[in-house]
Amino acid sequence: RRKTRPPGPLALPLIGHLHLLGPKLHHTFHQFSQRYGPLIQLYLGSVPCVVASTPELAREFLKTHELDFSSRKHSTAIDIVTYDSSFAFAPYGPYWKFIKKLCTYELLGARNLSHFQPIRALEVNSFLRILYEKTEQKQSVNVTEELVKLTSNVISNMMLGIRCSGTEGEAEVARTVIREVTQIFGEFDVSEIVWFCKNLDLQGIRKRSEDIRRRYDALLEKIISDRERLRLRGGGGGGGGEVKDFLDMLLDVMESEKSEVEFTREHLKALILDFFTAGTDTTAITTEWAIAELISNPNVLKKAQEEMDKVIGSQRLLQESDAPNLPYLNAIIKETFRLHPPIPMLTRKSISDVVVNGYTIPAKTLLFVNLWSMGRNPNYWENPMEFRPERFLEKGTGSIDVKGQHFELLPFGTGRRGCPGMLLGMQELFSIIGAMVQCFDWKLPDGVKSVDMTERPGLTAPRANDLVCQLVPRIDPVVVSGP
Ligand code: HEM
Repeated sequence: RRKTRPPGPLALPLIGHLHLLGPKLHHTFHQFSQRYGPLIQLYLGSVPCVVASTPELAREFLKTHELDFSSRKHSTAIDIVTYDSSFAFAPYGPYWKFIKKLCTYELLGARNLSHFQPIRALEVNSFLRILYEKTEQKQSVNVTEELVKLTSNVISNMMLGIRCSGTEGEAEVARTVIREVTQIFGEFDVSEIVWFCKNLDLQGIRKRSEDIRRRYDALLEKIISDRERLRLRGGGGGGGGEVKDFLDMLLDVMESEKSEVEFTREHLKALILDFFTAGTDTTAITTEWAIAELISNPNVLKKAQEEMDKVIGSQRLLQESDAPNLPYLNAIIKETFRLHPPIPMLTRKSISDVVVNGYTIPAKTLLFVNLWSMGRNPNYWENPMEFRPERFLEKGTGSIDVKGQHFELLPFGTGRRGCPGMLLGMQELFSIIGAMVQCFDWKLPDGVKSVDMTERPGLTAPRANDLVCQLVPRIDPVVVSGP
């Protein structure tokens, strides 16, 4: 008989499979795929979904049918908070193409990122100094808190020329708003998926989104107006002399009469929000998981430190340019992505009917590619639950690639809609994790026996509880005194 739809559990009328879903969607989908196979179909209320959980299927959906799955799901929260002008949620069309080009060749391109290298180095230095101070005072360090501050400082400094002052600074307010944004984007809005609830705001999502947008808008309007006044007086931003920050570059685009597409003030605010939401948590979460794994696997930490001592020594701090000479550190980052992808599922939406593996997948179906499940599949990874970076140094194992060559490891997605911040993300991960490994030995506080590896539900997959550690310096803090 002709197969029409992929297999899946039995759906109930109106709510579909909502009653079967746990708080961590990627865990539930992983269990379903073990029972029903690597390609399953589900209904979230009345919304049809497919879940793919193997590299072959990822290739099929994201490469063979790339353009069919080049759209993203919208929600009331996304539309309200992002002024309905987001790049990350824009349909694949002229506006998306214009911003993609701007990201690739200017904002997040290699040349621009190298201009900002001193800013990133300064931020890593001040982060390390905080860790040293706490260690001298014999205090435990809340690594989670410090990492979130560090990664949002990097982004807010590169984009807006502002950083956390530690009190109620603009960057601090931005950080609080961004946290609320990522949380609300990750919530299931019943009003959207159960058709007869369509006009109700059952969970107060609309109201909360409007409140977030009001606060974000007030903050950004102030920053933009301050900058516009400065520009009128002939100045600019960037915190680094001649280097323009993102805000200046985007204001140039907004004011340009030659721009290929309309780029409004709302587009500008939405793009900054996109970068904040996509570029801070992801890096902080990955670093935190890497450190948690290193504490749980002291032999891996020791090997990474040996590599560091041999290649860099103890008289200077590791720099981003050392990356090609530290293969084991790079393998640790990949192994962390395999077991703990910060975005556990790639989410796309189809714009036309397609046939995959003989099944008909109709237009407007939501696609989830379960990266979290793929990294745990014993058919592709030997002893998948073991944290063993060596697997990436052995011949024939996967590498990270957004250009659609390898599909085993896709922490940044793939193809046209793959992450435009991959280069920046990798540079940050390398220098932050590297410096943490080089400068300190990592231990749990007295009395704590093992690292809690529980995940928190949401759009991203962070650790459920803050990582609190005791640190023992390995190199003289003078080395970290800053550029
Ligand atoms: C460890 C760091 C990061 C990880 C793991 C990560 C991961 C991802 C993933 C999985 C996607 C979806 C890709 C797809 O659907 O195929 C994505 C999209 C995106 N990321 Fe990242 N990201 C990181 C850092 C960044 C940074 C630093 C920025 C910018 C400052 C950024 C900006 C974006 C944007 C704008 C999109 C939407 C692209 C589009 O829809 O066309 N990301 N990222």
